[in-house]
Amino acid sequence: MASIIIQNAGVDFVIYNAQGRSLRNDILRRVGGKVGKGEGHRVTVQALRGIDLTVRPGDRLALVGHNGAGKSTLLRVMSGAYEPSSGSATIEGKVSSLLDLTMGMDYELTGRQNIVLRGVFLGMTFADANAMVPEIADFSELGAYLELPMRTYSSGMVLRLAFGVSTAVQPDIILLDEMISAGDIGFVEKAKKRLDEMLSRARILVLASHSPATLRQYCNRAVLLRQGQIVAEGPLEDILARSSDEPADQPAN
Ligand SMILES: Nc1ncnc2c1ncn2[C@@H]1O[C@H](COP(=O)(O)OP(=O)(O)OP(=O)(O)O)[C@@H](O)[C@H]1O
Repeated sequence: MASIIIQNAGVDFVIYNAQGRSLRNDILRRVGGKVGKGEGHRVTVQALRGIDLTVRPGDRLALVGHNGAGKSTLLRVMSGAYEPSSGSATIEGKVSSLLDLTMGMDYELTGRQNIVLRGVFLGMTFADANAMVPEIADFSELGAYLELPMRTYSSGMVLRLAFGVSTAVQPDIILLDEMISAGDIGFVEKAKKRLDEMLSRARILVLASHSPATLRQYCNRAVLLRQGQIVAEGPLEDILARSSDEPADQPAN
């Protein structure tokens, strides 16, 4: 059973070196989250506040909102990368977070070693992780580079390897933001097909994007975030219509 249940969750970031008045004022002007004074007059950014959200199998959920509204932070709560500062997040099912493809990869290791490393991080045995190598090597078209350290790769090669590794295992829940576009991978059709297959087999998809076209392609439901809060939730088209009327974020304090 795959599910995401978030109850009254908040995420605060404490900014330790923002004591100076001018920097504080600068932050106030720029962020979409809510800025306040923490303990000892530290500046805190409330990236998320009072989030209540349940995501069930079959949901293809879009996260919509202006820059700084809290979409990436919410995805990171769902991935387990961020623990809510208040409230709770309960995630059931195997999660694949395609938010930072190269996370955990080591540039001093070879492509082959990085594939195995990621597999072991995912909880596989060495034998199972080694078994993934041929398919990922074939997909990423690294050829002889597979045996060279990743620091010798071009940025496109790094991305192809990271994408190949990140999409090698089918998860129950996929978390995605628009950082990944098949165009960046360099072989558009092949990458898109691989990603689409993985997305269609997942029980839950959560996608943050500013592109209505992308959201329409993949999502059936949406939440609209504003300054760290969910301000609307419902069918995708309703939320897209609502979001187009959204005022640009005003700094709050
Ligand atoms: N590591 C961090 N430290 C301090 N503040 C942060 C951090 N990460 C995010 N924030 C703040 O939290 C708020 C929400 O940011 P978040 O990245 O979740 O927004 P977003 O909706 O994904 O924006 P975008 O569409 O620009 O990617 C913003 O005010 C941002 O400045």
